[in-house]
Amino acid sequence: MTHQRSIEDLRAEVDQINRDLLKLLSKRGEVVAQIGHAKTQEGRPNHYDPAREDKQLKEIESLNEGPFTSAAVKAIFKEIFKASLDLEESNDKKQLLVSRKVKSEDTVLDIDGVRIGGDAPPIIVAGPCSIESEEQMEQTAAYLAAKGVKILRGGAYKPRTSPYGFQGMGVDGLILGSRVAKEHGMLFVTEVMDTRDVEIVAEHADILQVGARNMHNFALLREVGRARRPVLLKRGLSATIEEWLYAAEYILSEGNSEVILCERGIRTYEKWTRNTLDLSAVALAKQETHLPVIVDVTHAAGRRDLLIPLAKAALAVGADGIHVEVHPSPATALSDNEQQLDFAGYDKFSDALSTLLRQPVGV
Ligand SMILES: C=C(O[C@@H]1C=C(C(=O)O)C=C[C@H]1O)C(=O)O
Repeated sequence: MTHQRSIEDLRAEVDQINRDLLKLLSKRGEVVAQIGHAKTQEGRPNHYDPAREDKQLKEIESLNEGPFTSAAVKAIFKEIFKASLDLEESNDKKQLLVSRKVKSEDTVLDIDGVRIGGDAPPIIVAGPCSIESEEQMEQTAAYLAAKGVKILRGGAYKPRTSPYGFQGMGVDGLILGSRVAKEHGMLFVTEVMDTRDVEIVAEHADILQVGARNMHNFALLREVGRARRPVLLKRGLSATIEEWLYAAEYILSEGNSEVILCERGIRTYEKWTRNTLDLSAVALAKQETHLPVIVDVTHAAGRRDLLIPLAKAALAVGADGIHVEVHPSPATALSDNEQQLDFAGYDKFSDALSTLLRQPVGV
């Protein structure tokens, strides 16, 4: 006669199996975390590997002898893969140098007394799209300095869509921009596009800009990471927030922790604006990283009539500053003449933002 086991007895066995399963699951989790770490070290930001998951499911199916159906067993294992992937990715994120999990307090840059990020009042980075002439830079710097702007921008190397467009003044532009900024007590930020130019740009600029089109240029990111200059890193045209933060990670991983993130709008199907300003990216970057985040309203909108509301919105979601293009005569500018502000336009812009900027506007 077969001995009928009691429910209590059977449940005790189930409890023990649960404990064993949990131990095995935990052990599996630890191994998976190691795989995740190895992937990160190999520079594979994408941890998901459907082919590998599929291979395991096939093997599990072939080994399955019941009583569960293969569909049921596979569903359970798919859940395990999903949890494993989450674990891999969250462990990996935890180790990112840009992450608040590694450094909880805000990074505050202090560049020759100009503070950016954390509790510092929002900063304005302003100036023409391209450096074109001595007169243009002189007028712009004098005007902006009088308005209390501390950071002068201007491109000497221009990433133009057409190879026949104005390509910038190069080294002459660097020398001009840095001299004029210094004369007016401002910092000078300019874009560097080529690893070969990082040294010369760092010699003249106080802040190196990596532009949207170069956000995925990993060699350039590493090179500016080795330069002893703060870096303003724009988000790529079609970059996800994760890709943008990994780009910043490249710079930090080379030992340069002075990075300012700059959201500048992303490409969407919308045609009434040049790009679509992604405000959730600003809020998320502030939440997930300790780096200062600023917003380039000029490129985000691509049209002057939206600059004030977009700048207000950016500051409302926690941006540490605004980047805006200002030119003495936008109509005759050699690049971006649709979207730069003239001085009268900037007067209105800064007046509209004065309370949000928490600093005196103009003199
Ligand atoms: C652990 C890995 O990463 C992920 C998780 C898997 C798993 O839990 O088995 C399988 C493939 C990947 O989606 C791996 O690639 O082996």
